[in-house]
Amino acid sequence: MTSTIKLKGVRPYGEAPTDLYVRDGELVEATDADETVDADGLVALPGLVDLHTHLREPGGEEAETVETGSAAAALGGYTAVFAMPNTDPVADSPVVVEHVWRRGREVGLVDVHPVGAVTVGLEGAKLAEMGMMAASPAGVRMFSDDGRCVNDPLIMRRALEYARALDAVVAQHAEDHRLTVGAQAHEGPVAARLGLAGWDPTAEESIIARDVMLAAAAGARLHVCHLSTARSTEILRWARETLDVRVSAEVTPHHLLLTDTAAEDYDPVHKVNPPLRPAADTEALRRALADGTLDCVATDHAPHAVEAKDCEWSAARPGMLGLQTALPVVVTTMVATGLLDWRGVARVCSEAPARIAGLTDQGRPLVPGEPATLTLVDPEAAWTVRGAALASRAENTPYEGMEMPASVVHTMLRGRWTVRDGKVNA
Ligand SMILES: NC(=O)N[C@@H](CC(=O)O)C(=O)O
Ligand SMILES: [Zn+2]
Ligand SMILES: [Zn+2]
Repeated sequence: MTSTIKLKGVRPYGEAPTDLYVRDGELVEATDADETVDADGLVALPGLVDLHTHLREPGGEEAETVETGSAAAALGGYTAVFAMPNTDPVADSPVVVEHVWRRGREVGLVDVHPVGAVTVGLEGAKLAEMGMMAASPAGVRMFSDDGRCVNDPLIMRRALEYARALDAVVAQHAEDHRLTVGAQAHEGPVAARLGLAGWDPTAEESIIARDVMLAAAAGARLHVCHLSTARSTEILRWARETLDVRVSAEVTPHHLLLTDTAAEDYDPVHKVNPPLRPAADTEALRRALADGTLDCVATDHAPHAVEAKDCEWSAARPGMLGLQTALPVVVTTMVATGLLDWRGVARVCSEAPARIAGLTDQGRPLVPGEPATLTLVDPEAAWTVRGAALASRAENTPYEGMEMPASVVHTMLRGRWTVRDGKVNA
């Protein structure tokens, strides 16, 4: 027996209230419903898509697993995530990507798409079996050495050429490692005052400038991970205008909200790669996201076990949790500031990432005939972040004790509730 669910009083994209009907995994025209969910005032968005998640499986299960990370994703309003390959073993072969993909299907809370490594072991020397990973059941279409940069320009050129043949995208962690040896925090007055070794922003900007030229020459698609400076956005604009290159870029919630002064407490929870930047960059990133220079928001959700964070700054691992706080941070930085409306949020958190990754069943319009893959958000329900209460196994949130302005209430994946009333529906 198929049943019909009526979502009563929802506001699609924050617009006028209406009712949505769900049957057989799809949105359907108005009809008799077997169940009515009172969704008065909730904003309906297509399920969010995260192009940049670290699920830590295999090998880092003390920090996160596909299961705990999927729960965090669903609670954050996500219906698809891309799992970065810097695991142990590295996801540089069909065996590992298939494992991650299968675990995602078994857990069933969110579509887990493994990202394949560009080079064997993320060592930057020899291309990984990109074609085999693309041909595996995991159907890998995004490749990245994230955590490391594909620093060698010839390797990057070859990777782009292969990716083009596979209709895949190379997601670059833009950091010239020669410029960041021992670097701890954005190079500037704050790091100087705190005595933290400076991190030259040119390390990011020079790689982006190089890569757009390589991608243009190869006719390949490039995606820039966690872009973090004003000048990087200017390089993107220049590249699109003059090179006619197919390049996309993401910004993280933490680079939209937090600045380099967060390091003043010497709490390594604020240590991240790329580092938090001065307020002028943060503001430029917000404007670039609003005007479309930056395509999308990606969390760079980076769980770390206590030992990796509860130590002195220089010994701590970089990275912070993001899946359950991303949407509220976007509301704080982009909606409350008038830079984006909810249509814009749907664009940068769902539609654009789905398009970049080539997903055809995510980021779809909320109309009959489309998949019932969506999230319902209470724009008025504030909550306070507690790392210990998040679904992730790790607790390294930089937002501890901070009040967030909006709450994800329900999430649905192809007609099935993955989150009901703020709780995971296993
Ligand atoms: N962003 C981070 O600071 N850390 C990421 C790696 C990465 O995204 O480069 C991680 O895997 O922990
Ligand atoms: Zn990275
Ligand atoms: Zn990352």
